[in-house]
Amino acid sequence: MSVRTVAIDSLGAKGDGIATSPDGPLFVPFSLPGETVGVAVNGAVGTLMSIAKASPERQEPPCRHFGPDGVNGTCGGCTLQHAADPLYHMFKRQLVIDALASKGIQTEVAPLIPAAPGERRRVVLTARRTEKALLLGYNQMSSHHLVHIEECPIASPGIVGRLDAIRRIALALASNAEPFRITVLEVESGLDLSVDGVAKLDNPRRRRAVEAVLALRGISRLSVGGEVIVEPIKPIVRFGTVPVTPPPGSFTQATRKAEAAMAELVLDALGKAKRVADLFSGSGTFALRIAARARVHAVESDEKALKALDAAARSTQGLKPVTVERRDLFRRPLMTSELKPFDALVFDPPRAGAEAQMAELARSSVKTVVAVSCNPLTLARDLALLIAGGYRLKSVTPIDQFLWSAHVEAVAVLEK
Ligand SMILES: C[S@@+](CC[C@H](N)C(=O)[O-])C[C@H]1O[C@@H](n2cnc3c(N)ncnc32)[C@H](O)[C@@H]1O
Repeated sequence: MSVRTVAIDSLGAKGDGIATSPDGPLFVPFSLPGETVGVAVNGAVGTLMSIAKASPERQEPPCRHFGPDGVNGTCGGCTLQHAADPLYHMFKRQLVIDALASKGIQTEVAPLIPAAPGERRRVVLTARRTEKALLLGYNQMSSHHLVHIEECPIASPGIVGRLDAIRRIALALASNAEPFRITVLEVESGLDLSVDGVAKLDNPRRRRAVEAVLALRGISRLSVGGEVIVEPIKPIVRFGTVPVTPPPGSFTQATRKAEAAMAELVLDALGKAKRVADLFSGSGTFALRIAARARVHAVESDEKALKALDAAARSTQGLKPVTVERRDLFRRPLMTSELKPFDALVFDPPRAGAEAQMAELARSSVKTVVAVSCNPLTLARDLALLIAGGYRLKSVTPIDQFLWSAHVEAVAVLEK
């Protein structure tokens, strides 16, 4: 390992500063373009040691656990708290522009819809019992070291205010020093906790966990490995006006604000469409909103998510007909002939995108297509396939849902 002084030229796709060196790019986490920094070099990565010249766009990180000097080590939950908003917003929008350009798509990209602190209603924490305490937090960047957190400025006050309660429940569940995951979702009646990776529950630990939940206020449900252990109050989230009980640990958009922004873009684009397909529908984030005005066919591989969607649609008055189909859209995309009945289609795939589905959709006559994506690279690939099939890209809007990370969502609208 050598120590060097380097000049940072740009930000990489993961939010690291990049210095050009004779040996190729050097990635320096927590540095910014225009800075001169001292780094300990190990291969292509430089560990920030000192800042000789700081960027005017450097800001004081809001969280004490952030950065190379975090009090308990660097929490890996955030990577960009040191970048002031104008630079940070430009970085996120540029991720989408660059991804599209890499597939030859030159288009106007709308301004970023920003995120703010305290908005995350869903976080995934790691817990681990030590001899002295129960640690609860996030893993250190690129490591299994767990950083115990006392605060988390990205998470909602409803989550941060109950970190102690989550610790008590985790302590009741822990049987050894192995780390386990707790997916925390803030629902209308408190927190929905879904635990994975904990050793099989014996009766004493199960009883202690139930007692801990019942003794605490504001825990709506506790599940372990998908099994509901105790549910003092049925967890409810609302997609538009439709109440839904999501399956334990299932996909839910991480902030209400980003979800509402995406849904508004989707509904605007659908206009007066009468028959809509919602692919990768989850528990109905878009389908149940669309059903207020159009018939919807929701397709998804997760059976429990589809059941939640179906139950919500059946028990809500005034919706247009909603049909559901369990299907692996990577292996069995909807064929061009099956797409015929629809005048509009929404797809919101996982990070891998929806390449197999694009081949069929590109050949279809569906008039309006809305792509919702959490990965600009696969979005660009999928859009390029649709454009090659005769679709015209009308708009692309980047949305920040994961504050101070290098993740960005986008909604793209196409027409044929
Ligand atoms: C990004 S989430 C979007 C869910 C929903 N649209 C929402 O906003 O809540 C992607 C969804 O795709 C589903 N999925 C993943 N792989 C799939 C596949 N091969 N076929 C169908 N659905 C899949 C996941 O279960 C998940 O619900």
